[in-house]
Parts: sequence; C-alpha cells; structure tokens
Amino acid sequence: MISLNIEKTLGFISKENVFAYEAQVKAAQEALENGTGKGNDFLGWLHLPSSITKEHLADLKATAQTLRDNCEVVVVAGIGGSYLGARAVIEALSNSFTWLQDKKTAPVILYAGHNIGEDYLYELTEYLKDKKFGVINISKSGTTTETALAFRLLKKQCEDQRGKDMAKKVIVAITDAKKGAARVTADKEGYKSFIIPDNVGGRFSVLTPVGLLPIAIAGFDIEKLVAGAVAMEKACGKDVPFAENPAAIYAATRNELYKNGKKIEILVNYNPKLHYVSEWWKQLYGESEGKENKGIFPAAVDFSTDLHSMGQWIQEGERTIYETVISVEKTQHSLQVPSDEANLDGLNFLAGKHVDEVNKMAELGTQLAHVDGGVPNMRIVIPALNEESIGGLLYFFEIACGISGYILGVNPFNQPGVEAYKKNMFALLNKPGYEEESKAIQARL
Ligand SMILES: O=P(O)(O)OC[C@H]1O[C@H](O)[C@H](O)[C@@H](O)[C@@H]1O
Repeated sequence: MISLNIEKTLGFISKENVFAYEAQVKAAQEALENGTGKGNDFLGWLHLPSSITKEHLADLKATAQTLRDNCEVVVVAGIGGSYLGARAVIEALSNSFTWLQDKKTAPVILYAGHNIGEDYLYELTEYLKDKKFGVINISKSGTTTETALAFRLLKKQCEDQRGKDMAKKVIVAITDAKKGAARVTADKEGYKSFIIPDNVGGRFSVLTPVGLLPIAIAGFDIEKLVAGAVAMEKACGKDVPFAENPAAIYAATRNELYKNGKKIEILVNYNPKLHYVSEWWKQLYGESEGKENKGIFPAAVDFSTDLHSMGQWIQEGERTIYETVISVEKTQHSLQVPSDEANLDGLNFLAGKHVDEVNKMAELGTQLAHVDGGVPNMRIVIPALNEESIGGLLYFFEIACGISGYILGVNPFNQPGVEAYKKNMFALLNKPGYEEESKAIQARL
C-alpha cells in the first residue's frame, strides 16, 4: 500500500490550513460519487477497478496471447491518454535492457503515433521490415491525426509483409464503440476490438483495454495491477476519514501550496523506470487542471540524474515550486558496492553497501537540501516496482486529481484547449471542411 507524508511541506504551509480543506474535499468526493459536479459524464474511471470482471480480463489475456504467439514486436499506436498509461506501466515493470536481450519472454513493445517525426516513422518501418509484428491501434476519438497517420503506414506494412489473414489476427483496435475512423476500419477489416467506455476520458483510461492489453502483451500480470488499483479505490474512498485518506491529503496539500504561490509541482523519482509514470502524471494533472487561466504546472525530473542538470534551479531558482517525491521502498534486485584494495576512486567508504542505500541517502540529502532551499516536499512511498504498487499508484493519482480539480473549481474532465493547435494544423494542411479557417490562417502568414 502506498503512503503519503507531507511533514516537509509544513514549514511553508500549516497543517491546520491543509486540514481546513476537509469540507471542500468532502464536497468534491460527494460530487464525484453522486455525479453532480462538472464533467459528470466522464466519471467511469471512479469505480472502474472494482468493476472489472474476470471475464473481461480473460478476454484481454486471450487476445494478448494471440499477439504473443504470433509477434516478435508489437507496435502500440496511440498518443496522450491512449499511450502514456501503457508505457508508464510497461517501463516501470520491465528490465531496463529488455530489447537488447537475445532470449525474449515477450514481444518487444514499440510505440508510434505519438509524434509526427518522419525520421522516427521511417526508422521504425525499416526496423520492422524483417520482423513478425502486430499493431494495436488505440484512439478514443478514432480520428487523432498522429495515430491515424502512423496506423495507415503500419497497417499497410503489416498486410504487405504478413498477408491480409495474418494481419487481421495481429492487428487489434481499441476505440469508441460506434464512432470514429478507427472503429469503421476495425469493423470493416474484421479486427478484434475493445471498447473505450464513453464515460472514461483518455487520461483516465489506463485500466481499460487501452492500458491493460499492451501491458498483458508485455508479459505483466494485469490481475495484480487491477487488484492494486482496487485496494487503492478502497483506501481513497469517500468514507475514509480525511486524515487517513492519502488522496484527500494530497489534493488538499497541493491546493494549499498553490494558494501560497507554489505554482509548479515537480514530480520526482529516484528510479529511471518511473520516467513514464511521470509523463502519464503530467498529462493527467496538466489536462485536468490547466484551464480558466489556472492550474499548477506539472513538471517532472528523474533523480539523481537531473540533480546534475536541474538541481541548481530547484535549489536556488524562483521559489514557486514544490516537489512530490515517489520513493520506492524495496528494489527488485540486489547489488552491493565491491571493496577495492587500491581504493583509487576513494569509494571504499561505500564498500559492502547496497546501491540502493546510496540512492536512499541521495534522496534524503536532497530532500533536506531542497527544503532548506525553500522547496516544500511531499513524499509518496510505494513498496516496490510491481504490478500491485503501480496499479495502486495510478488510481491514487486519478482520484486525487478528480478531488483536486474540483477544489480548484475547474472541470477536471475536459480539455478544450487542446483543439486550438489542431484547428490551425488542419487549416494549414487544407483538410476538407476547414476551407474558411484555411483562408483565414493563410492571411495571417
Ligand atoms: O484517444 P484519442 O482520441 O486518439 O486522443 C488521444 C489524446 O489526444 C487528445 O488531443 C487529448 O489531448 C488527450 O486527452 C487524448 O488522450
């Protein structure tokens, strides 16, 4: 189970003021439960973990097995909420060098549709030329340009290389039940498909097939992942007293920090495998709260790596930041620093210590230094990088985000601002239906 400690924020804000949010948190929890708040048509994630059935997981696992049996490589095509959750979990749980290992226990998972890089796509398609590969086409709207473009290339390549029949077997669609081009294509081509429920927004969809299928293909236990989320659904439930509810405390603390001029939250990890959990978290909080000219800016660093690049700014830059550290209690493997008679590097004071002991002292030393430098610090501890912990962590951030957004007074479940760039891009590319916008934008250039 994860735990949250806010002690090191309390030199900057008072516990009393954090606890003064109790009523607002309660109101937010009730609005979520009763569906009476803003964006209430997007609350399908709230009790999603506990509503996932064994049959659904079995269906996902069977499809995962088909791809595992028939593919050396699986390309996950998606962007934003249709990509980051799967990548976050897969990278958190995978061996860091998995793609370099000769003996593979699962297909290599690659990603596409999350950029419009010509070189990226060229190099990907080149790499896939002699590979038995499959594709998961993930898009809630079914019309996202980045994903659709990548899928057009990959679909053709898969059919050309593997034949239409095999392509049908190893291409899976995860999209809306009825609308969008991805649905039309899946139905027409007869792909196996999974539905993204209407009431679950992209950034809250990691525990739908959007996340679960790629995670299962990568060889991880989706039952345990969901069980971790179910446990957290209970631990963060609306009837859990404020002081014992980590999501309530996190939501209250970050709002109080924001009120006190801390406009940027830096999510910190001390384990490179958590990099994409931070990327996922950035979308979750950025799209949920950054609106109406309000919202904490979600940033992230990987320590100790970034202590050697961003450490200076964090220690002594503008004091508008606070840190939320994700600390992993136990490592998966054991490695000790060897002793060396010559001690030329002067490291014998570390001999016999586990690498993680050094890491933990880096973490503690950094926390104290940053607090001394004027940076409030929260600490989330997860037991280990395993399915249960990660499932719990993801749900914890989701529920805290819903509460936090309601406290802030915004609709945490829409993202109207994302359309602005798309409109301009379509106008510039002369997309049919954008004739007026094309004329208007051309006049501005
Ligand atoms: O799943 P899709 O419809 O393809 O959307 C993918 C992503 O892109 C959109 O522009 C939104 O900003 C995100 O919230 C969404 O997760």
